[in-house]
Amino acid sequence: MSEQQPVRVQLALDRMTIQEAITMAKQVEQHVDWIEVGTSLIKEFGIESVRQMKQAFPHKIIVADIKTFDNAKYEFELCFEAGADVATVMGAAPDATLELCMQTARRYQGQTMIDLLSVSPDRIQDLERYTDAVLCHHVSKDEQEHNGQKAGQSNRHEAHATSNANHATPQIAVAGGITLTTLPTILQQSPSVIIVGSAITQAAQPQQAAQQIREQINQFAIPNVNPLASL
Ligand SMILES: O=C([C@H](O)CO)[C@H](O)[C@H](O)COP(=O)(O)O
Repeated sequence: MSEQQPVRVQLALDRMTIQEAITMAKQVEQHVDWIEVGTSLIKEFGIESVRQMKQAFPHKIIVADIKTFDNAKYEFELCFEAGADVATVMGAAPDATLELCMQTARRYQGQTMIDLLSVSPDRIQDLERYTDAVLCHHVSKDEQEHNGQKAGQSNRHEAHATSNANHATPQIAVAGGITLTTLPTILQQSPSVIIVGSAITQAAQPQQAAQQIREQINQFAIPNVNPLASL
């Protein structure tokens, strides 16, 4: 891993109310860089969840995990108008959707995170042309609950991370059941963003859990002191 590369912690907030999400984020904000308004919040409470999160945390990067699959311009405009800094699209979506997400994000000086759920290795290589995007290797909630899978159990993004060392590549994010135990393996694979939900939000002491995750990451990389500067 390059020692220059900051590793950001993205707090994923799912399956709670907007107010619970804001309260949780306030507890742990000093240990996280990016705050994700989870898909479940957007589905349950709408784009208002993104708006309220940005109002509560104007200086944090807010990720709207909208998981767009179609209607890209409309959905991404909703996210960025509500204050999101990053919005997500599924990598399995048609190229037209990906293009429109990238264009819309750039127009708002925002960033696109491409979720690689159910995306083939060939398609991942194809998506690497979006060098200003973040590619998110994701073990889904259902794969976790139904198959017992967790991020970091395979090296499926390692080849990607190392094979393009000589030219610009997208940043890499990793998500899906990440815990303190699985973190060391994941960190060896050079991610830029570590996405953690349940290991913090379901912990008996979320603040302590977030601090431990941050401390373990700090052993591998220089901490990101100004997350806004990374956009
Ligand atoms: O995107 C997510 C998932 O699809 C919805 O729960 C989560 O943000 C992501 O999986 C991180 O959450 P944990 O798996 O609970 O760490």
